[in-house]
Amino acid sequence: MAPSLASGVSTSHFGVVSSLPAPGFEGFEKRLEVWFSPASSATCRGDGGNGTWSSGLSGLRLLSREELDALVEVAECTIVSQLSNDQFDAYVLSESSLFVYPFKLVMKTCGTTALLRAVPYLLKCAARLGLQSCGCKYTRGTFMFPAAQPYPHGSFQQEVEFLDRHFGSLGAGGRWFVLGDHGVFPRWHVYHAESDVSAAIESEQEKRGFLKPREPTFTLEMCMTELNRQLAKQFWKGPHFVNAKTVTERAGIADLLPGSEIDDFMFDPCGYSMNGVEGGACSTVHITPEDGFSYASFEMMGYDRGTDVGAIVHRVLQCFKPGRFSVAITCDGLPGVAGVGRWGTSLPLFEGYACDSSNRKEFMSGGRIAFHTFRCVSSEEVEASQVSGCSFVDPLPLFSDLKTRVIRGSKPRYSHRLETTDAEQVPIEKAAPLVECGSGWWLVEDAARN
Ligand SMILES: C[S@@+](CC[C@H](N)C(=O)[O-])C[C@H]1O[C@@H](n2cnc3c(N)ncnc32)[C@H](O)[C@@H]1O
Repeated sequence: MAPSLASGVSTSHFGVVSSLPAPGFEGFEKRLEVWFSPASSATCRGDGGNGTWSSGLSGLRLLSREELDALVEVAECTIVSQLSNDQFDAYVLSESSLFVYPFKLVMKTCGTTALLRAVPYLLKCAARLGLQSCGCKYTRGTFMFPAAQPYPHGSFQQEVEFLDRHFGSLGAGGRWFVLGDHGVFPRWHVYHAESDVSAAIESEQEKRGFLKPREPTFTLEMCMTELNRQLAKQFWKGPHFVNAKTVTERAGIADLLPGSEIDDFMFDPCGYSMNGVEGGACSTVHITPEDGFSYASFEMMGYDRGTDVGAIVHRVLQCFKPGRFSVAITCDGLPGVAGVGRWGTSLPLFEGYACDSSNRKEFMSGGRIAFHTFRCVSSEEVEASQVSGCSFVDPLPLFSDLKTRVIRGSKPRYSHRLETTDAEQVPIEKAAPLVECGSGWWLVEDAARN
């Protein structure tokens, strides 16, 4: 049964069901990822739906262009460009992007689009191909202009109810949660549903050669606001505009993942989108440069465990120098806690930024998501913080290893106890160290000792 919506969700975004004209462009994307399996199979694929056991044009890639046009039209956007390789198809949309793998579809739309309205049509088209959905993940940040969102995006509650109607019967049912402390911006809204993955059936399928051994899929999503004005100007079609490729190169976007092939698009009079394709991995950048509601997003999905995530986040920050940004890191189809490679280490120092909040959550299926928000701080704040010993490195591992338990709490009122967010009191003499970071106090406890 789906959990109650009575707690844990920012009530300020509930109850808004009307669509009002937005005072600016809503950059924050809604992102839907749906996994499919042949209708006869009960399980999701372990490789995140990339479908390597049947590469080339198969599964969802057999959807016709007419079907894809109709799909994005229901969501109220259009396809403006396409780039394909032997593993998947990447489409730039008038509002963000669409990625089609044999057994996975990722659609990301912004503005006042109605992304979730495309779900029934997507499931119908997949059924025509003999595919059924076996999992779904929906994520988005806090909208800047929530009152302008159409149904079913009027509130997170509405979105959860809509998703539950289509995916709530999968496995243990849909799970939802909101990451990010109250008061931080943005918060991260997550809905996740997946069919029961039976290890026995999967291993049988592996033995028969239907499935490759499970490989987790890593996804990094960055959302940035309050972009540096000078840098944002590059994404206007001014008198010196040549073409989108030149913008991609001059802005440093071409260097983010140098091995990828890029499909870039400049909007009129401003705005920029690109998709990057590299084997089975993809990346995407979307930019709203207008002052007052400037926004940029960066996503990479399907890169391997050796990827230096911190270095890439650093490069993205150099392109936009945002006043605030968030990082969400998701590991799907993760067997146990091992094998996250560099996706499981703490983020490195981002000079000039303080970490405001860090949260993580496990999915029922064994995957997990970590979410961090950062804020540009003045040099005085940097200095003051360094004097008091607080580092601007998030000192916490994104994902603790087996022996470590990370506990978040409020500033200890007593010298010997940390009050945790679960109203539990942890005796701090039991474990060390206790660190202050961003707005919270953290206890890193060696679970092996307890
Ligand atoms: C490129 S799209 C990118 C969406 C992405 N989620 C973001 O906000 O960065 C949005 C930008 O393109 C501009 N734009 C111009 N024409 C547009 C159109 N037909 N549809 C959507 N955006 C358009 C918007 O004003 C905005 O600056």
